Order: sequence, then structure tokens, then C-alpha cells
Amino acid sequence: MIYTCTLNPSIDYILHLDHFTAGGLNRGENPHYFPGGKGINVSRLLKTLGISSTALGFTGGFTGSFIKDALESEAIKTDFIEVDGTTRINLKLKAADETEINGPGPVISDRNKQQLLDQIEQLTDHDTLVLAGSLAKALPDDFYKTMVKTANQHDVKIVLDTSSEALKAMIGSPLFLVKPNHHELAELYDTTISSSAEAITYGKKLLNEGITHVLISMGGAGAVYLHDDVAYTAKAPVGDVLNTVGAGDSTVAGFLAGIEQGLSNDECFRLAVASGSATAFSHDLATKKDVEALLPKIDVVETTL
Ligand SMILES: Nc1ncnc2c1ncn2[C@@H]1O[C@H](COP(=O)(O)OP(=O)(O)O)[C@@H](O)[C@H]1O
Ligand SMILES: O=P(O)(O)OC[C@H]1O[C@](O)(COP(=O)(O)O)[C@@H](O)[C@@H]1O
Repeated sequence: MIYTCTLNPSIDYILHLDHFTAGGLNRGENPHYFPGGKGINVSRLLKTLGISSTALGFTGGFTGSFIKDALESEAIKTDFIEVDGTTRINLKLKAADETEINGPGPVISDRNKQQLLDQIEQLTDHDTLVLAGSLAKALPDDFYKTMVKTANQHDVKIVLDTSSEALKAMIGSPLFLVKPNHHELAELYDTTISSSAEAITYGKKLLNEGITHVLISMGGAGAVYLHDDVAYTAKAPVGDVLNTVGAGDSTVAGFLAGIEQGLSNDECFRLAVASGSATAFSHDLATKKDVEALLPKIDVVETTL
């Protein structure tokens, strides 16, 4: 079973505007409310691709109830821990540019932390645990590391999609898959990355840290994937970009769906890129039909490292 863990879920509140004026009154149109947070998006896209998972993490208040109800209505299993406080609402403004304002989320008590670790204790070597998104307030930077130590005792496969200090703290841990975007990877190595060749250079460093699959998304430029001594590169297909929120999470879900279906590494990567781009071309996350329509348009180029 795949378990996704979103320590800091959100309602993603998406508003469209012709022009966005900072410091002025703006009136938005065409609002959408989606259950969000990186692990939750992974669970939603996996479900779309026919793979079941259980969504773990912390939820609270009316916003937490919205998320649970929304996932249940999509027949996604949840086992969230109820916390005091209110799950955040992340504002995504779509004007000429995309502006995102992500809230801090509620404080997590020591009791809540222990409840989550107790859940992880129950996982087995048949399970995959996706750790995705920012750490909730009051959680130490190395909280993912604590979770991974617990999961490792049961040989659980770990997938990581996070950024900044939380990502830095995880380097050196045994990970099955990491999916930074090129900005997050650049920040990790205090550099800039603006080409696939540079992404491969820094991706190799992650492979050398013992990570089995390294997937680097590069927004509209596509993605790079490294495994053993091979690097795979794919350009993103061209399309009408409607909402890139959740594109990276869809990339993770596409790759994992490929693994679950027993596809070869390059096919898993193609499914990852098709899933990410299909979501970028959708208001909500992509549908299976959207993903399948893009698959033949993804060319994967292989080079030996
Ligand atoms: N403008 C775009 N055009 C086509 N595909 C896109 C675009 N932006 C993102 N994608 C797709 O989504 C994937 C993930 O996007 P990215 O922005 O790198 O992730 P994250 O959301 O984690 O920052 C990309 O690898 C690509 O497949
Ligand atoms: O936990 P963070 O880093 O604040 O990110 C949360 C946000 O990321 C998302 O999961 C989208 O992530 P991606 O665009 O990277 O796929 C949103 O649903 C959510 O608002």
C-alpha cells in the first residue's frame, strides 16, 4: 500500500484576475477550492491513475473537515490526526503571473507527533511512504528524519518531495525517490541550475548520497531522471497552461503509478512527465484521459553517466 503523508495540508483557493495590483483592491473571478498539500495531491492523482493509497497527516478545524470530505468523496482512504487549530488556506492568484501565498498551518503538539510516529510503526516492507510538502509549525527541521528512522525499521520505501531545510536535513537518509524541482536542488547545493546538463550534474550528487531514483522537475522545460548509471531527459509538451499548482505532485504520482504497474524506468519517467504536464494544462489535477493523451508526446533521451 502507498501511504502519503501531508504534515501541512491546505485548501488551495484559486482565483483568476485580469491584473493583480499589489497594495490595491483586486476582485477575482472563477474561484476554485481544492483539497491541497503535496501528499494529498499525490493521493488524488494516484487515484485518478487507478492506484489506491491512504492519506496521512494532520488536519484541524472547518478546513480540515473540507479536506477529509473532499477526499472521501473521491473514494480516497484517509487516516488524518485531528489537531487543535485550523488547517491553512493557500491562496493562488492567476493573473499574468502566478502568485502563491501559502499559510503557516496549525501548531502540532508533541502528542500529535507521537500519534503520527505510532502510525508509521505499523507500516511494513510492502509499503511506500510519500513524505511531501513543508513541515507544519513547531515541527523541527529534522522531523522527516525521525519519521524515516521509524519507517526504516520496517523496511518501508521512502519517497521525499520537500524543500529548504527539511530537504537538507534528509540528505544521507536511505531514500527510494526524491523529486526536487530545479530551484530546490539548486538551493540545496547553493548554486543555480538553468539547463538539463546542470540538473544532471547536481542530480548525480544525490545519487551518490545513496538515493535510488532522482527525479528533477524543471517546470515548462520538462524533467531529468537519474537511476544507476543512466540519466533520462524529457522536454515538457507544449500546451495551454491553466494551473501549475500540483504539477510537481502529479509528477511524483505518475512515477509511482508506473512503479506500481511494473513499468520500466523510462516508462515510469514518461508517465511522470505526462502527469505533471497534464496537470499544468488543467484547472484541477489532471484526469487519466488527459495523462494518456500526452504520453505519446513525451520523448525520453537516455545518456550514460
Ligand atoms: N509550463 C509548463 N508546460 C508544460 N509542462 C509543465 C509546465 N510547468 C510544469 N509542467 C510539468 O509539471 C512538471 C512539474 O513542474 P515543476 O514546476 O517543476 O514542479 P513543482 O510544482 O514541484 O515546482 C514538469 O516536469 C512538467 O512536466
Ligand atoms: O507544503 P508547501 O511547500 O507549503 O506546499 C503546499 C502547496 O503545494 C501544493 O501541494 C502544490 O505543490 P506543487 O505545485 O509543487 O506540486 C499545493 O497544493 C499546496 O498549496
